[in-house]
Amino acid sequence: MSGAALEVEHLWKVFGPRASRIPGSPEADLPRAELRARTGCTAAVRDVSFTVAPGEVFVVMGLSGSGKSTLVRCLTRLVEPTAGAVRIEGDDVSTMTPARLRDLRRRHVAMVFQHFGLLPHRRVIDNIAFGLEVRGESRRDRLARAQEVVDLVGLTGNEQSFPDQLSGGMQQRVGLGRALAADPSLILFDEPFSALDPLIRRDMQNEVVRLHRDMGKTMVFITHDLSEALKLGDRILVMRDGEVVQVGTPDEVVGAPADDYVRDFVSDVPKARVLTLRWLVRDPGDDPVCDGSPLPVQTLVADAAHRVLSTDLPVRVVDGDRTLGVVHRDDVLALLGAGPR
Ligand SMILES: Nc1ncnc2c1ncn2[C@@H]1O[C@H](COP(=O)(O)OP(=O)(O)OP(=O)(O)O)[C@@H](O)[C@H]1O
Repeated sequence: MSGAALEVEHLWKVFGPRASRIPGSPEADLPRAELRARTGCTAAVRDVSFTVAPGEVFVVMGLSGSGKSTLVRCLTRLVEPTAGAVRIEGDDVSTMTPARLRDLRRRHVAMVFQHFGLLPHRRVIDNIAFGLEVRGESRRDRLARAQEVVDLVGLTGNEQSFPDQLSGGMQQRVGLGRALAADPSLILFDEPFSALDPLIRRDMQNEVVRLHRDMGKTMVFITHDLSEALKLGDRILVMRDGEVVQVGTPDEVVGAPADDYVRDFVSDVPKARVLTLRWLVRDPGDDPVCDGSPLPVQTLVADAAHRVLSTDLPVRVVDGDRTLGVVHRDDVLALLGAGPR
């Protein structure tokens, strides 16, 4: 397929002796523990395929050990895949020479890690400029670019500080700034905010939302935190034991979980704040319909509640000019009662 920012096809990463014999073999289908017992190998990533569109925020979510970090490291071959293909803007990463791969990591793909990976003896401005230095840009150009990014990520006034003089949240802003300085087309985030306390974490999530809105970069974001996934993701891939369990928009994952694992994950979500009227719309049948203004189908149930609950009649739901059906007050009430509000 052309036009995708990232395509991953039948990707495998198996750790252990003679790992390459596992993909495609009968053992490949064994549960992880059994595979390990029989072959000494761990299949961290098993036959994973997905496509990310330009400008999309694609979240990979799963419990600890589900293979998220290994998957994201395979994308630029920080971990060498065992089988399968990765293409970034159409370029096949699997067959790149070491020189092309270096260029890919310096110019096109940036990574933000949980442990910021900052250089402790360098000031903030030089940490942000570091990637530009590595790729040979002049001191003047890289400092000018770094200063732009300092302002963008909210570090103005801290340019001359050293990393250990900053809080965790501020250090992660430096990590974010370093990633943005190179003006990459793809940014990979590996649990970047997991070590931050909840309020700072929320600030940083908002920061990513803002940066994405302003810059429109394609992002792949790894997290084990569902609320983070729902907040940031245009789509979410749920992983378990190295495999893809579900790929969908936040409201698809919450509204139609693929199995009990996903259902468990989303059980505490305030559904009315994630699901749109699409999930409640029904055939109007012969019911009389409330004749006030109709509701657009994209409305969140929580936002539609006041209007729907203010009448005993079903309310019409539309997609543009087209009537899709009606929403009943009982369905809204049931959803408001499902999970914390
Ligand atoms: N270098 C390695 N050698 C052997 N096994 C590994 C290696 N790296 C990861 N694994 C195994 O692969 C599986 C997936 O690990 P991975 O770190 O990718 O999961 P994760 O979802 O990112 O978890 P976490 O959030 O805890 O990092 C685990 O069972 C892990 O033990």
